[in-house]
Amino acid sequence: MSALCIKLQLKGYQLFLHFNLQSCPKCLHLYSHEYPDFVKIVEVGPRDGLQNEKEIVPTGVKIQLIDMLSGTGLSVIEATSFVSSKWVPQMSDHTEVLRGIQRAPNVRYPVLTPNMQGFQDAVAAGATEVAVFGSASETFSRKNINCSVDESMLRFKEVITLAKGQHIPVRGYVSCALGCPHEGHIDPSKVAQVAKSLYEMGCYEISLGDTIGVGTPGSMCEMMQTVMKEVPVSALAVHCHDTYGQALPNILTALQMGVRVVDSAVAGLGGCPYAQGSTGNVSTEDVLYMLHGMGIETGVNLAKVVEAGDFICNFLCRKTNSKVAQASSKTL
Ligand SMILES: CC(C)(COP(=O)([O-])OP(=O)([O-])OC[C@H]1O[C@@H](n2cnc3c(N)ncnc32)[C@H](O)[C@@H]1OP(=O)([O-])[O-])[C@@H](O)C(=O)NCCC(=O)NCCSC(=O)C[C@@](C)(O)CC(=O)[O-]
Repeated sequence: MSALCIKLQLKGYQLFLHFNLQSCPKCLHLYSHEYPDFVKIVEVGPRDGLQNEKEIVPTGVKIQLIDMLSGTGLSVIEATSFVSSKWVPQMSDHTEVLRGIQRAPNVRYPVLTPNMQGFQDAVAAGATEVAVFGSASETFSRKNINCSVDESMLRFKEVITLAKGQHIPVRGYVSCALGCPHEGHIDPSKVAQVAKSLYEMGCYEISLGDTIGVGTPGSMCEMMQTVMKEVPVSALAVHCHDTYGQALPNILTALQMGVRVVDSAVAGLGGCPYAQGSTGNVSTEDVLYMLHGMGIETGVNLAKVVEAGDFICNFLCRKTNSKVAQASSKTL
């Protein structure tokens, strides 16, 4: 980080102009930054967190988890996905989950919809917001949704057009934004191209997914710089998995570049069933601890998220992945 100070001298008066400049750790480009006052958290635990669980989690447990999260101050909780139950059996109770939760007034509950069938089923189950999920990697697209990137864009266009007609907001994901389990390095221009297509089709927000958690602040910065040339940063979110322990520094880098929306999962649950080796999402607890410690508001009560994390970890008989939850259980 560097600061630039310009001294102007005018008729005996001195004027100092200070600029905070952040340099990209990889390419050393300079850009100005100011941390935001508020960051929106998109809680993806009930969907991204649970979709990879081998043992089927009972519908009642999923509903209880979402209801607990609804009482934490979170404004967006991704509830489930309307995908094929042959592909992701864990999400086959999508309709029961969506119908069973107690919807809190200020909380939105988006669901994943890969195609028209998913969209129609979701709307019939009461979804009022959906998300389409594309990829910057051709191979990942085929393995995850059984079609090429171009084919997926045609499917999403249909979904988005129908959704617009029904005033249903659509979020878009770009997976493999910082690397692919099959292709390795992904060119940032490919990420930008997919993000731009989704944005132009009408997605109100594009979440850039480090699906396998291989990114670093350097690659995050490089990718963000390329994507920000095509999509306004106000419409971008980051979705970081923590496989290499880089999620928090990557999120911080994105915040410094102007991102104001962060996806995370309670207790750091998660992983994509079609991205072998990917571990959990960054935990909501750790993101909240970092943001609140920086004086950034989220509107979310950390202690209540820890409780929700305890609940689901007790059910799964598993230790939480959240460092903050682990530390707070020792200090209580
Ligand atoms: C997209 C499909 C459905 C294509 O699957 P397909 O087999 O190519 O579909 P199809 O159109 O050929 O149809 C075959 C059968 O699937 C049915 N079908 C067709 N569509 C649906 C649907 N929506 N819901 C339920 N059933 C469906 C359809 O009715 C038919 O049934 P049959 O006649 O054989 O009985 C499949 O590949 C699929 O479900 N994939 C989902 C994979 C998934 O959920 N992955 C995890 C989410 S992505 C992720 O985690 C990454 C993210 C978002 O978190 C960000 C990041 O970290 O990067």
